[in-house]
Amino acid sequence: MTNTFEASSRRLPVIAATGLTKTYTFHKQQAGLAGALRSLVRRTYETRLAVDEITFTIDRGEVVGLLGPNGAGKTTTLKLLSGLLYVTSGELEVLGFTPSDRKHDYLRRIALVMGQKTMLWWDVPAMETLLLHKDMYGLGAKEFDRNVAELAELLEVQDLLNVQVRKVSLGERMKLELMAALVHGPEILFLDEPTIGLDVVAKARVRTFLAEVNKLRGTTILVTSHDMDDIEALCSRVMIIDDGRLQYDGGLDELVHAARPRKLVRATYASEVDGSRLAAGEGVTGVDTDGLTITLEVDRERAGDVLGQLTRIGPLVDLDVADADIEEIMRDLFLRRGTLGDA
Ligand SMILES: Nc1ncnc2c1ncn2[C@@H]1O[C@H](COP(=O)(O)OP(=O)(O)OP(=O)(O)O)[C@@H](O)[C@H]1O
Repeated sequence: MTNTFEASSRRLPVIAATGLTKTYTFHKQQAGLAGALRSLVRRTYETRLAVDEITFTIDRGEVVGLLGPNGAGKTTTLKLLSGLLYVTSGELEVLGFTPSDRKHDYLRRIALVMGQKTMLWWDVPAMETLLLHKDMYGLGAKEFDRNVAELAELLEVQDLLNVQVRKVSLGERMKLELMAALVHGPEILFLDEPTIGLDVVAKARVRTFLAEVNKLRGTTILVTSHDMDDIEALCSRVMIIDDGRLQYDGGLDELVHAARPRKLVRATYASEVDGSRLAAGEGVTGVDTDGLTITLEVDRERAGDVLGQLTRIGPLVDLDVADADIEEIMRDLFLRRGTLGDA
């Protein structure tokens, strides 16, 4: 890619939200024919607070994961940022624009990809949508051809560009969606569940591609996903929202360390060992052994000492040391709703 990212342009906030709030007001339809008729005469409205005074900034070139349980307000936040929805209250500035003004100059610099929705025309090849985007965004022929060639190569979709979209697989379609979203060279990419429904190979391909786009173009990425592998692969920072409120904003590592300050250790031996020789002591829990393997959890500070002991008590063939599973941490955090701030 030619639009090489300059490291010096980092640490510039491109997104700034202060007290960002979105309340949906919707018409509540009553059930049944009688209810529908009553609704015609007397409409009742309900409101739902979907995003509740969230404040954050995102710097140019960051890749940030937006996490939270179903209905937490993630998609609403992305829609506010991309200007699909008006802000109810609070302030929001993206690249110096008010997103909901939907100015052409703004739309030219962002892209929104929703894993559940398609922006490609179903009955024609993806190239037709790309050509439409060329006109919509006023791309010159050279820039368009170069971007198409670069993206097609990175995504390995050269052979798919002229195939009717309805005839490609889900994974192939997602690659083409990403291509359509990026052909105009946006500076910010909003992604809502970009790997939903894809198989493991396609997921990995999409993740690698996004990491490459971020690295090569310096594209700022805000991504929601329920797949923690996406988040681990792409994001060093995560924002967790629950019930519309921002409950955590910080490093993924810090979150893991704070939530589960322990290492999970699994030692496998070539022949049977006596697990009772392990002087586990303070900071070590869950010691379990079947003779050939020993598993345990250990505080970070004691990890060195315990690993040393494990290597001495028998002929070691494998030693696996891991942080707690992020998936598990998220499940625990969401179950302990409202206490994320303590993590
Ligand atoms: N158009 C709408 N009208 C009324 N309420 C809405 C609308 N869209 C979303 N909501 C409500 O706003 C809240 C936040 O929804 P949102 O789609 O932003 O959540 P989410 O975190 O993206 O969830 P998921 O992980 O399930 O996609 C939910 O309670 C949802 O029911």
